[in-house]
Amino acid sequence: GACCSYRLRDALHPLWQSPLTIPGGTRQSPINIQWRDSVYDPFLKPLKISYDPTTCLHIWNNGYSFLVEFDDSADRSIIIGGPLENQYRLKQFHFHWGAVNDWGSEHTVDCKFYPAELHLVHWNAVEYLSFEEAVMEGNGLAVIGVFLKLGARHEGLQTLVDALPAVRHKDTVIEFDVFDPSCLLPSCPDYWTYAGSLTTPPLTESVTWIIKKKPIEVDEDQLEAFRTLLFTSHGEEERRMVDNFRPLQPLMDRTVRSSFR
Ligand SMILES: NS(=O)(=O)c1c(F)c(F)c(S(=O)(=O)CCO)c(N[C@H]2CCc3ccccc32)c1F
Ligand SMILES: [Zn+2]
Repeated sequence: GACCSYRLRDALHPLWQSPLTIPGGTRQSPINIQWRDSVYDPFLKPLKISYDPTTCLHIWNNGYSFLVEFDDSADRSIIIGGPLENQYRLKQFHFHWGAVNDWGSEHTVDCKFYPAELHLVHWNAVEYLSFEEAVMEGNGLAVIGVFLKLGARHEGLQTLVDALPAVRHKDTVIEFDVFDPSCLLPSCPDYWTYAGSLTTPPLTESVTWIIKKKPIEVDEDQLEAFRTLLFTSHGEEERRMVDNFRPLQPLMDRTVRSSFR
């Protein structure tokens, strides 16, 4: 591939305890986005995002990442438009990050890693009855990816960071009842989009990825706070939760489209 070898891609990757690409997988994620190979699609609509902050439920550490989960029992926090044929409901958001600032994101742009990446996971509640059902369908999920870069302190993120000590160990959870994830989105509407997969088990090829072109800025202390989390439960030997990103997967027969020239 352009910037990465896939020699190891069929090896078992320690973190995800499963083959890096599911046998016969043709649309696995994450990928490198080669800017000059992306194709502007004038028919892509603007992405419309409307989140109800009171649908926020809790933050928990599930041993992969820390995630903020939402009440998805009605169409209260949804996205529509962009590359999507239907309306999708917000289920949760989580992050991926590195042990150091040189890497941590799942997707790369022209082979450049960002120190972290935010994923807002949505499911197609128009065609499917549950998230679990949608996870198995080609158009079941839509994940918005936002790169985090080192810079100014992010005030909206700080409310999340302040809660992290309470979910330091795997399987700890705290109530988090009002949060508007829109504050974590860059103001620039530009994005890339491609057909891909979950990057954690079950790795199903059910995700329409929408990757924002512009990163948001967070400061060093905020990234360091992510790195104080643990993969391990209370009483286990502590292992710091870092480098929780999947290796790059081959593009195969896919085109990345851009919403911008
Ligand atoms: N990078 S990603 O967007 O592919 C992605 C993750 F990276 C990730 F870590 C998780 S998870 O919930 O923390 C772990 C469960 O697989 C999910 N959660 C999804 C995947 C499967 C599943 C099942 C129930 C609820 C949420 C999820 C996820 F969609
Ligand atoms: Zn993710």
